[in-house]
Amino acid sequence: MTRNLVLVINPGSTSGKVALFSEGKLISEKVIRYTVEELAAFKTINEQQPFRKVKIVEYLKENNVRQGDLIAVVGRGGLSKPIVGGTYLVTGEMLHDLASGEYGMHASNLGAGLAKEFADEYGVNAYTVDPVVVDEMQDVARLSGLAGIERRSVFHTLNSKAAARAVLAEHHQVYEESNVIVAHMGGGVSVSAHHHGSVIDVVNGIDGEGAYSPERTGGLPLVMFAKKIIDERLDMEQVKKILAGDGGIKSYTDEIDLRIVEKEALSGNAAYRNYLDGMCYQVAKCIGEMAVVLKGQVDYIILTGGISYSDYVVSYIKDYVSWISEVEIVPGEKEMEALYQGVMRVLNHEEDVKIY
Ligand SMILES: Nc1ncnc2c1ncn2[C@@H]1O[C@H](COP(=O)(O)OP(=O)(O)O)[C@@H](O)[C@H]1O
Ligand SMILES: CCCC(=O)OP(=O)(O)O
Repeated sequence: MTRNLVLVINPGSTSGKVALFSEGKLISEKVIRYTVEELAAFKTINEQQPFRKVKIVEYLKENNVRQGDLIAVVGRGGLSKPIVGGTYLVTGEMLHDLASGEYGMHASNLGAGLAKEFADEYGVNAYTVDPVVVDEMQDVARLSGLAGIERRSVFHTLNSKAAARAVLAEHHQVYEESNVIVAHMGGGVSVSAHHHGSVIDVVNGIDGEGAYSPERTGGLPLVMFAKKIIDERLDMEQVKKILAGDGGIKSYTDEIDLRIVEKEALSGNAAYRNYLDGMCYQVAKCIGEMAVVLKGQVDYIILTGGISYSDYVVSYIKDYVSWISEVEIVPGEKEMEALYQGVMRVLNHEEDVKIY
């Protein structure tokens, strides 16, 4: 008898999550943590795929998953070409774009490829849902101020949309008829303006915009950054590593775990307190920017991602933005459920599958 399992794969930069769902319920979930040394053994993110696969094979063995048990596999979508939201079949063209790094490299680029490998082995389809490049931006938001450079939409799509839907459902409101601002605060920070079901503008979480985060710079004073690049003769890979990887809180403290930074800040380290406050202050400013995008018509501001477990961060930001609207907190993320639900909407014929 088939167990109607859906395998969900979510590769993160320093860890990965894998889960099995069936009949609307989470059956099992595992966080696979990688050490810095383990990942340092690979020169590129693509090279990590076989290593990450082995850990998922072990997980499937632990859960006794056999041929015929799976009905689908879904992986978190990565940096591919801009696409509208929805559930996508994993295709060769998508895999090519993710592996090429043409649109950027992030651990989530491995999600579709891993899903496809397991889907092929178990004879089912592979999908991705609402990848980080979902682009529903209004045209005016694309202008950067320099001809030839266009702003793009890269944000924590899955969790931001899932958190928005969840908060609105609690208030008996519908996503497609509401306006919300979602600030996702994790390793990276993105802030998105959701207008009647479309994300019409974002503070991009990876290209060097907006607020700094535990490991990313956010926006920088450009002239000074250009001088640093020239003075230090930095190449593109080095520049990208500064913007996403070695920036933000890490550049000040050498630490990316915000729990440690917060503990230090609240036990009297004034410099750490200032670094932490700076991040919160910048997130608040980004929320204000998105409130303008929504012309002040904001039903809820939602703070989500791992950092929103912090009472200190939440109250700091609330102090600046609660005049705009009610502020709701959705700590952590709902990515695994969102991936599963996206696949089920297609398998249950509630939504058409999209082709990349
Ligand atoms: N209780 C907490 N208080 C403060 N920060 C936290 C807490 N729990 C997790 N974090 C921080 O959240 C960040 C990771 O968030 P998460 O959403 O899991 O990240 P990712 O973007 O990697 O998915 C880390 O900096 C972590 O220290
Ligand atoms: C904004 C793109 C997605 C992203 O940065 O995810 P993480 O914060 O999990 O690295």
